[in-house]
Amino acid sequence: MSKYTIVVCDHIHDAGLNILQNTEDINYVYAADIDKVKLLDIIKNADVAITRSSTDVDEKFLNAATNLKAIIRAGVGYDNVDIDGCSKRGIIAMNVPTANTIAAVELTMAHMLSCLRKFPYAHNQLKEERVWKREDWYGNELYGKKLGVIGFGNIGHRVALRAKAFEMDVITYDPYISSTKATDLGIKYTTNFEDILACDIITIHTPKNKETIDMISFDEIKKMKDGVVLINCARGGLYNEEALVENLKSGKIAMAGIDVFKKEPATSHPLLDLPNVTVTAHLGANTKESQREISIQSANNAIESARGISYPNALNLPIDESKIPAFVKPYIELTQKMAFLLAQISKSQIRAVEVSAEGDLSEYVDSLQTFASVGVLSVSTGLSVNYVNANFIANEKGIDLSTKTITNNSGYKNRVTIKITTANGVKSISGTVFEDNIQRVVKLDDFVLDIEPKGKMIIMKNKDIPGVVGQVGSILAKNNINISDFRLSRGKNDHALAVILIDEKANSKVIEDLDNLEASIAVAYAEI
Ligand SMILES: NC(=O)c1ccc[n+]([C@@H]2O[C@H](COP(=O)([O-])OP(=O)(O)OC[C@H]3O[C@@H](n4cnc5c(N)ncnc54)[C@H](O)[C@@H]3O)[C@@H](O)[C@H]2O)c1
Ligand SMILES: O=C(O)CC[C@@H](O)C(=O)O
Repeated sequence: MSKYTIVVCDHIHDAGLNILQNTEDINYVYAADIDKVKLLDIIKNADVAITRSSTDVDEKFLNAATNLKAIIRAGVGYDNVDIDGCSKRGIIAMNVPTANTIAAVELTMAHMLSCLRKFPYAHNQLKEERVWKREDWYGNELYGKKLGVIGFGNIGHRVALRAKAFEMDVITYDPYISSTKATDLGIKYTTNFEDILACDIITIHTPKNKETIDMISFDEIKKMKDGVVLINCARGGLYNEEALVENLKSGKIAMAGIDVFKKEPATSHPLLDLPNVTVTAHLGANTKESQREISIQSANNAIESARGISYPNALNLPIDESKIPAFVKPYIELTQKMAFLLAQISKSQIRAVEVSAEGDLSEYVDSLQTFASVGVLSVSTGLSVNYVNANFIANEKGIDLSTKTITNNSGYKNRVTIKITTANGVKSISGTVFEDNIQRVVKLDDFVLDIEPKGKMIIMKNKDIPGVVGQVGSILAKNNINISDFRLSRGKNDHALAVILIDEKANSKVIEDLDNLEASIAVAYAEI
């Protein structure tokens, strides 16, 4: 039995490792304790990799992982995964988005409480120094304080709810949600970031990206209350670390609770030297409950994706399959096949691909376009192209991709047309799907047809003069090629198009012989 190789690059809970170990068609490699340079050697055999925040899925990693089809980020944040790099290589990237939510929420609350009561310092004084000095530890209460929550997703909204249980006055800033998501939970909502800066305590729960890096920096801190408390259990760098250090030193920021650092591991970070910071070593996800669940989900998702069955929580699929209605699915298949056919008979470097759709199908023209790219590129790029990387590869090759929706004028309920532009001109193909998934090519250039896009075929454009069918038949017979179907279509200017379905492959000599016939205008062989 051939086996899929799944490489586990970081520590995950035994529950998931056991699943991998006990799955017959999985060859599982545990590489969590291996030096990251050596990992590059191991990763080359991986069909699927499981990583956490300790492994950067960067250019080096991806260049080494030549066999990789999918990567599972065993957690939420995928800022250390080069998603575009994965897409270019046709690798599907997935995360495990909710299994550690509660763990991160509770650590955030712990940091908040810890900051207000200076818990680690009080603890250390008694435990390490054996000093009983209660007057040193007058803290503050969460009760009645104004909490600003930046990012109201899985973690942010649960932090807000727990803060309400502490009778805090909670307000959130998240421009990507509808205000009612917050207000329905009794949380104030603002689109004015200044409202957040006016809070007593601020906690951030956004992803790390171009927009959120340094979201709180010197200017923002200047506008905050003296003695503000800042919490970051999301990602290092969302709060500018230099601004944090300077303002913690001056006391403008009274306390900061920090679980995450811009560069990890952070064992000699200036924040660690300050007396008004509570720190943890990126432990937001580190509960046994969460790690067990993440590990199980990661293992199952890795197995499913290795087998090509499903890609749960995929981050870089251009199409959300769950949103594609059943009637569109055969059109996706038809589009890919027709694009593949058209690219084969275009016989020249492709400059542009335009996909147009009519009828209800027009709503899904972008998805069809992705599959047209797959079809077109499969001719020149081979098997390495799939719907994750097709548009990237097309862009890299300088192919102009576009879509059009057209008002229904062909008489078909739904129809898809692909137009390819090459140095030799423009070629187009149209198709429709009849009931019971009967896929048909209904037009090729100006010729009306009715052919199933399947099998080996010769496509011949010729002058519409007597004797052509016989001449074609005798050339094919001479070469032992059996004709299974012969379709003729008459076009303008006394031209005709013959689509000849054949049982055996026609080699270039046969095509040349056909092309040498007096009536011939153009001949091409294609196979679907
Ligand atoms: N410390 C840890 O171990 C740990 C554990 C889990 C998650 N995390 C991190 O916590 C963060 C939140 O995770 P989540 O599961 O809640 O993610 P999520 O995707 O459910 O929520 C993120 C929210 O941020 C909002 N957002 C995006 N850009 C924003 C912006 N510019 N301003 C305001 N809001 C914005 C989004 O609309 C979304 O509602 C992520 O960075 C994740 O990586 C850390
Ligand atoms: O354990 C980890 O890899 C950290 C996970 C956490 O930061 C996340 O984003 O899910």
